[in-house]
Amino acid sequence: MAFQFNFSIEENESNEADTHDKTELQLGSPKHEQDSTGASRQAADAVADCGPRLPTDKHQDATPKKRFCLKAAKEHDIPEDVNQVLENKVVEMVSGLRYVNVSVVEMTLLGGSRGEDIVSKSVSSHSDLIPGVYEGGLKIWECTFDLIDYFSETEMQFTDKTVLDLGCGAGLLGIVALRRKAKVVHFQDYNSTVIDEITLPNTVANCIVDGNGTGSGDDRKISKPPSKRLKKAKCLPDLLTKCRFFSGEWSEVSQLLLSSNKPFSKYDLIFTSETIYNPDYYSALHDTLSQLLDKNGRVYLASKAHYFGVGGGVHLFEKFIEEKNVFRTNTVKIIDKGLKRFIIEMAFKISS
Ligand SMILES: C[S@@+](CC[C@H](N)C(=O)[O-])C[C@H]1O[C@@H](n2cnc3c(N)ncnc32)[C@H](O)[C@@H]1O
Repeated sequence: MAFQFNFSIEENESNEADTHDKTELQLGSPKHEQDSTGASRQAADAVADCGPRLPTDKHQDATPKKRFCLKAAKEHDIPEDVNQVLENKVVEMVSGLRYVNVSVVEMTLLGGSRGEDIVSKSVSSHSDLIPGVYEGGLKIWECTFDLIDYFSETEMQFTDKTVLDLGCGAGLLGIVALRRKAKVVHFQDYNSTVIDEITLPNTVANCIVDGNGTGSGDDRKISKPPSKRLKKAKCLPDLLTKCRFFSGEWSEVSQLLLSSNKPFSKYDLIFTSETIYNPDYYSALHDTLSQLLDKNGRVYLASKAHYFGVGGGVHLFEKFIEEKNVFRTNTVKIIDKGLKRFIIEMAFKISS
């Protein structure tokens, strides 16, 4: 049984759903398998909700024409009463981290069509990915767990690092960094609904002090969902004040960060999982990484070898990066189970 914050909480050992399969979805799975026409049709559908064509749209003169939203960037405030973001949420555990049950969130969102309406759009298009409309952030994707495993295997150091979880979805990568003493952690997702309904609640859930004083946000494994009813969830201010949350298209978010009045220092570490499925986004992704990464920083990118239907994948992305001649790439891990998965480290070719 799962539990709800601010509501009745009962002990149940089966909460420890430490299997990666639980909420995982793959673009290569049947649900995602579309032919390229299908993918283009989805992109074309997205136009109805979109503004201008991307200036760099290489399909400008091709048929069918593809246009994508430049979804405006927005910073999401953390509510003063953090209990608010966990209302009506069911919290479970995966890889020692708390996360909100996505099905419950989806049901809630379906109940009232507001905001981006991504759940009903996703349901009616039978897809977990609608280019330019919904980019898949509600679910936790497989490569997120590859990166979490990689952090442990390599004993990656986060202390005093500035970190960006780019295309964060559930935000688990940023949350691990936060709990391992990163100085600053920023989260970005394309969809504001994902930030409000999934990323922020997950972050709060992992900062929360339960009735036993555990789950205190240090590097110890977080406790299972607490056995006692939470009278009042308190968030550790020092942890949450390290976080900022952004939604919007990559180049827009990058611009917002760089032009904001708030102090901003480039990131030591950028994590990005399952974000290279669509070659149409490579240019924006590349430019965002090059604008936001510190000159001595590292990007850790996790991806499947290939994304059927959408066309992107590791080799195409590496070729793109090579042609741009800004970053060097190094494959640091290959997970050779079924469709191969990769972890790639990127750094500027010229650093200090
Ligand atoms: C397949 S989801 C992966 C989510 C998460 N990283 C994971 O592994 O579970 C891809 C993510 O990339 C982000 N994304 C994809 N294309 C984007 C774009 N053009 N601009 C901004 N974000 C984008 C979306 O926010 C989305 O959450």
